[in-house]
Amino acid sequence: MLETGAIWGLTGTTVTSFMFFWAIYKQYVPNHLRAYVERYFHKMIGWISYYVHIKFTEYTDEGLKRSQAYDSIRNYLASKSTALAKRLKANETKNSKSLVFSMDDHEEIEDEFEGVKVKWYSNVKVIQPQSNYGRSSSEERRYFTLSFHRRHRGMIIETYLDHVMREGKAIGLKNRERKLYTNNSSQEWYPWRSGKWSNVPFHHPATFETLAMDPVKKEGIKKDLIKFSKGKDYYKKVGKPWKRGYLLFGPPGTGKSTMIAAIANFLDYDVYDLELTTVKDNSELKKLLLDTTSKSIIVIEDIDCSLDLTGQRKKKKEEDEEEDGEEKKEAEKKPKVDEKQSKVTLSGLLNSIDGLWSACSGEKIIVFTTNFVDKLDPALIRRGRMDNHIEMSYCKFEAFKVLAKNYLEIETHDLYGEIERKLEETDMSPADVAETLMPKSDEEDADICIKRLVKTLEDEKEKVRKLAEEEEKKKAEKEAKMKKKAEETEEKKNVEEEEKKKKAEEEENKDKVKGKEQNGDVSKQNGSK
Ligand SMILES: Nc1ncnc2c1ncn2[C@@H]1O[C@H](COP(=O)(O)OP(=O)(O)OP(=O)(O)O)[C@@H](O)[C@H]1O
Ligand SMILES: [Mg+2]
Repeated sequence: MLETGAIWGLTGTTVTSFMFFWAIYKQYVPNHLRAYVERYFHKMIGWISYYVHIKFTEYTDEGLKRSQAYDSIRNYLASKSTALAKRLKANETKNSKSLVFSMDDHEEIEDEFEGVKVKWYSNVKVIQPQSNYGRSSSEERRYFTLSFHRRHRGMIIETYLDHVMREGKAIGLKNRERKLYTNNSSQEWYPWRSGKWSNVPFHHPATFETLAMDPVKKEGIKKDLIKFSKGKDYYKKVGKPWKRGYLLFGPPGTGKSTMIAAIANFLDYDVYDLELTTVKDNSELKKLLLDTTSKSIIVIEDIDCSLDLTGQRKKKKEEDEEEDGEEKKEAEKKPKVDEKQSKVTLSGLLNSIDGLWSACSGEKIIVFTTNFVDKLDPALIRRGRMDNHIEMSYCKFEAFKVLAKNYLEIETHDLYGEIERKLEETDMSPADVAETLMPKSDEEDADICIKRLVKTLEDEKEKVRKLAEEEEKKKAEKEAKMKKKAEETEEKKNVEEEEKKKKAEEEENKDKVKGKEQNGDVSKQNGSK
């Protein structure tokens, strides 16, 4: 079939004559002759036309693989055609979060780049393969044709197409439905089963606006992320892979996982949630990490309890066991569970992260979370691996204000002053504050919820006071016990010493008596002589 773009550049009269001949051609020229006619027609057009035409097909030459260039062009043209084309096609694409509009078949639009005008045509070719059973099933093959004047050939090929591909790819990434990936065990790593990662659409609603934390710190993190996401050229200039590691640490319920979701939403990234305990060994870990896409966050939650990662901790454990014989016996019964589950080691993890950094192109973020930052090996969290260490802390007043706005839609209340004071005196996680603030029925309004928080904070403070009192009491009892024990020991020691002394005196007296008796015997013997 002749391409629509191929006739662009001919005059109006030529087009009318062409249409006439085209109708005759379709009616009288048999199919097997058309290939020859078309080949010569194209040659002829090439001689008389000043225009160059480039064709971009939907599928690559190898067969069924979709062409990435075609998709990028479609995205790029979709952004233009929603404003310019008269006929649009609305698609509900599998990996897209909303309806995608694109140019309809046989539609054309004009684009301008650096003062040069080009035309894009969307074409469709119907192929009718004859099946063995005489039935035919037609197949549609789509392609775009780009037409431009031949004097712009260099600029179009070197600059314009690069611009179209880049823009189209960015639009595709923005429109795509983001995914939450979780790793499969290696038994499932077959293409006809689940592959290395399973995924579900990622729809976590957390954003930096709803994240309760110190606003200065929050702003700092946002700036860091923006700088990172725009830093492609900078990273290249300084010779560093375009990656960033974040360590989120803090007590349970302080928003570490929520922060990860907020980062993913902020940057429009996919999330790979890596469960280390199901990874068999170091080489499996490496393969998993290398099978992640760019513009993604790789998350390892609770890194301290995922695996026995630190040699230090192992040593410490052994020391503890030596101290306590009973604990040792207990530990002997339990331990090897981790070893059985996974053979991933600290050095394996470090190598995999470093390998990931050097092997993959495109931006990537890796996040570790932990409740106990002191337990982690310094090598794992050193800058360069975990560049930004973020502490998520208990809920203070600024964080509370965000939660109150999220959960109750209020910005102030008479009790805010009291709450501020109480939050300074009590360690309560944002998760607990959020739960207390949440209305539990339609009858509960903001006032009830705020008062409940004040009461909970008072209860919490009282609980902590009682706990401290009990601790103090226990400590005093323990000290008194130890004092008593020390006194008893001292007394026992004194008694023993006293007894020893007495015994020694008795011995001495006995010796004296014995000596006297012996002296008496000697003088008696001398007298008898
Ligand atoms: N800083 C926060 N801002 C907003 N909501 C929060 C915050 N912290 C906790 N929450 C709320 O509490 C719930 C639990 O928080 P999250 O799972 O993020 O805590 P975490 O620090 O990851 O805890 P863990 O250490 O146990 O994994 C969240 O679903 C969220 O609703
Ligand atoms: Mg968490």
